[in-house]
Amino acid sequence: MCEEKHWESDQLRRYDLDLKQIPRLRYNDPKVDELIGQNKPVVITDSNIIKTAQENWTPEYLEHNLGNVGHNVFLSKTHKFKYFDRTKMLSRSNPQGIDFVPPTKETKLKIGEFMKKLKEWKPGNDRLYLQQPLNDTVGPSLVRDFVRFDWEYVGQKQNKHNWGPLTSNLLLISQEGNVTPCHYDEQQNFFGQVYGYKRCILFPPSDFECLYPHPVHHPHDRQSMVDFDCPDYTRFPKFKNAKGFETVLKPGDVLYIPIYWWHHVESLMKGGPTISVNFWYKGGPTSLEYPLKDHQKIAITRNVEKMLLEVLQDPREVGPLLRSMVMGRYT
Ligand SMILES: O=C(O)C(=O)C[C@H](CCCc1ccccc1)C(=O)O
Ligand SMILES: [Zn+2]
Repeated sequence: MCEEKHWESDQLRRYDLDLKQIPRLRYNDPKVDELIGQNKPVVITDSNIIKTAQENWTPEYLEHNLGNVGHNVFLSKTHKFKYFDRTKMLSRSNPQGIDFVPPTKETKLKIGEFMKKLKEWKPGNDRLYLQQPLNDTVGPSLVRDFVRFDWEYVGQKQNKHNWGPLTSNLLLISQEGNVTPCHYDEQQNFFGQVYGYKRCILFPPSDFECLYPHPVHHPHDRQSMVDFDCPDYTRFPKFKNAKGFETVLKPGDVLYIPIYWWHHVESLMKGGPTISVNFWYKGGPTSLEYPLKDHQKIAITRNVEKMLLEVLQDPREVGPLLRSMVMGRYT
């Protein structure tokens, strides 16, 4: 049936990418398990996974029920909130980390302060993004909604596909137009869209060579070096070959983001604040069966970079050593 659309294409940011659609399937469609089993993304529709949140969690409801504690809020001078690992900034053995300029600041705000800043926001002000793991600091009504997620459904998927344990649920309250730039996580992810509309662009792990991740020891480990708003095709020529998939999530949708899949997430421009909650699971045990899967090769390259840093100590020696090992021999 034709679904009414609550957004216009001019609310999406424009990128130089040709993107296919991520399939949208009803929760009880057997093809959902087929795709999850193949580590391929799928939008799960009409489920009860986050139904209680979809029914209750408006910005106003959260303002009254998120408790009176400070929550993690990122501030950015631009629309981009590029994640960085603080622990990779300080270490003396990491010269690259020392002159690293963090693109965002982190602060603690009570939900009322956060919502007030959102309402009073003017161009030129820092943009805001609340990112808070759901835990016992949230109020009792949120806990009640949370315990009434369809845990049977997600647990059934976790077991059937041999995922590891649930590690966390991140509550995300984003200002309209915010972007989380392209990165991958080392966890399986059920990404639930609760309120407002979010566009997700995904690339398979095999696009590793087209998305140029920062070195493993860099604070922006796991993030793409390519600025999607202004790609530098001289430094990143293969970016043109990236073959991506996209979807616009509406409230109630749950997007399966497979482990190691690249994803860029944006809250629609002029769409008001958005609310999401994700479910991060450790990856399952991977037996080394040949041919190796793409994501296993990524894991191996990460281990090589870590071992080399461990033994060389200075990250500036890792590149030259790898180059001397490969040039003229494996090229
Ligand atoms: O659920 C996911 O994996 C996403 O990327 C969702 C993303 C925010 C995630 C922020 C983040 C990125 C990297 C490390 C830790 C936290 C969004 O919705 O904007
Ligand atoms: Zn992510």
